[in-house]
Amino acid sequence: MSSPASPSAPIPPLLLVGCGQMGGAMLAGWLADGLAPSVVLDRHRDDIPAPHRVVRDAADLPRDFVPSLIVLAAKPQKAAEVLPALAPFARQAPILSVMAGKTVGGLTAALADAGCPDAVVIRAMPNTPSAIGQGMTVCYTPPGASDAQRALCERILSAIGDTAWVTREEQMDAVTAISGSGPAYVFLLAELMEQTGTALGLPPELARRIARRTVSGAGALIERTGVDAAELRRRVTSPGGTTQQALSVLMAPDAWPTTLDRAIRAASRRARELAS
Ligand SMILES: NC(=O)c1ccc[n+]([C@@H]2O[C@H](COP(=O)([O-])OP(=O)(O)OC[C@H]3O[C@@H](n4cnc5c(N)ncnc54)[C@H](OP(=O)(O)O)[C@@H]3O)[C@@H](O)[C@H]2O)c1
Ligand code: PRO
Repeated sequence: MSSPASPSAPIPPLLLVGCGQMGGAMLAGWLADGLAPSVVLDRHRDDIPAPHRVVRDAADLPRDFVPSLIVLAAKPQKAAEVLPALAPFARQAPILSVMAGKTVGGLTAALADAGCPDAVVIRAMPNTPSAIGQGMTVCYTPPGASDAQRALCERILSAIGDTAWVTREEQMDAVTAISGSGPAYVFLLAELMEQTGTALGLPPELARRIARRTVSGAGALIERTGVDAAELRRRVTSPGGTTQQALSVLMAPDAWPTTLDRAIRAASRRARELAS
């Protein structure tokens, strides 16, 4: 299921836990879309504009603040450290975890241990283009979450891009490996095209510009036309021409088809490992 972004009402107040690469990207998107006064927990940020508040330490979270949703965007390895401080808030609001791998069961068990046995945890896997409203976020709602809680997550996440929902939690590992990590694969492509352009004798600035513009232009074309990627590729590939030569290298069975498959499977396996 997908939805258009940006209804006009302000985004309800959030408690954002972790405002690094991903939390910061989401926050940038929410600020651009109109965010009700919210609280951010991050020890490195002091640039969040009023009326939002930043606290550096979980012990300083304002007890009088009632968020509509707690967005958990700390590293998975930091979950055990931060969850106990969130238990009082989790009695009042659902948690939306964007942590790779961490399961609903594991997070609710940790919150129960911290004194909040009724916490509702929903999972989401966003990506960094959320910073400019171009994110892709895939969510999983466990049976214990209500329709209203799911609608709240949809409202908040559709403000920063496209959304979709999976019905089985284990599907989140594949999502993480494709859309969560995926921007890095595309950025690597831009890096490598720039490097080879320079190696072939182009001025470095020109190589950088044409590599970046090619990636962004191809992304915009796929988005705006809705045409299948394979068809768009064929439209570039003149029989007997230059692209065909390049693709005969890239599409050899032991080249990109195998390499990308192995890479995505490795990322998905790592997501599973991060559960514990
Ligand atoms: N990066 C992505 O593209 C991406 C995409 C999808 C999902 N995710 C998920 O998003 C989560 C965050 O990833 P990230 O790349 O944004 O990590 P990050 O850049 O390290 O951001 C996390 C931030 O939270 C801070 N923090 C964590 N616990 C804290 C605490 N108890 N008190 C104060 N500050 C605290 C961290 O500070 P310290 O470093 O000092 O702890 C850091 O600034 C991860 O679970 C990841 O799986 C990331
Ligand atoms: N960044 C996180 C990681 O690399 C999760 C998806 C993108 O683990």
